[in-house]
Amino acid sequence: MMNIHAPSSPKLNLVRLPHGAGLDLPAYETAGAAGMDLRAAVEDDMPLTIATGRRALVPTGFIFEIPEGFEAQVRPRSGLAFKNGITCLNTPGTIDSDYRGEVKVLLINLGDEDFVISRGMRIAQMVIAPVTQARVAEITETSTTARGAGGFGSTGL
Ligand SMILES: O=c1ccn([C@H]2C[C@H](O)[C@@H](COP(=O)(O)OP(=O)(O)OP(=O)(O)O)O2)c(=O)[nH]1
Repeated sequence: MMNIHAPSSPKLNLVRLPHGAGLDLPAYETAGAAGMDLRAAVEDDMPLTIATGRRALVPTGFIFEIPEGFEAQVRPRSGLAFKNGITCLNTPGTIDSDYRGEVKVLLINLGDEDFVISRGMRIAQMVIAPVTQARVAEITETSTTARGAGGFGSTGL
């Protein structure tokens, strides 16, 4: 598909697994899309039904090599969420750059009806984002600020 990304964009290597045979590669569906859609690698003759209130780990059929310094965030698709109550339970799912297993999507059905996932259905989207790893240091006292410990609505409505 089209995309606006420069040649210097991070490169995402994918390895297709046997059950991913024939599936479209994850792709940006419009020129300015932030996320690439992920497809369900369920068997053709065995669609997956997620009963209302239940969850399922849905295979994508690919191993991703997320470039170092980046992560992938697996997020729900708003259409599925709005129309069917289907969302990612652990949103945003985190795909680490050192993960070499199959990317899977943890869906939950919060809708009123059972939901059937067929092979190739676009079930979620994945955003590639830069990551910073902090250097953790234990100290005995924090610096002082105007906010202090105020939070959770302390500034009013
Ligand atoms: O929606 C998701 C979330 C995670 N993963 C994979 C990639 C990620 O790198 C790995 C570990 O995820 P996470 O760190 O969220 O899991 P954990 O529960 O902390 O397990 P672990 O101890 O394996 O890190 O699982 C997915 O395929 N899909």
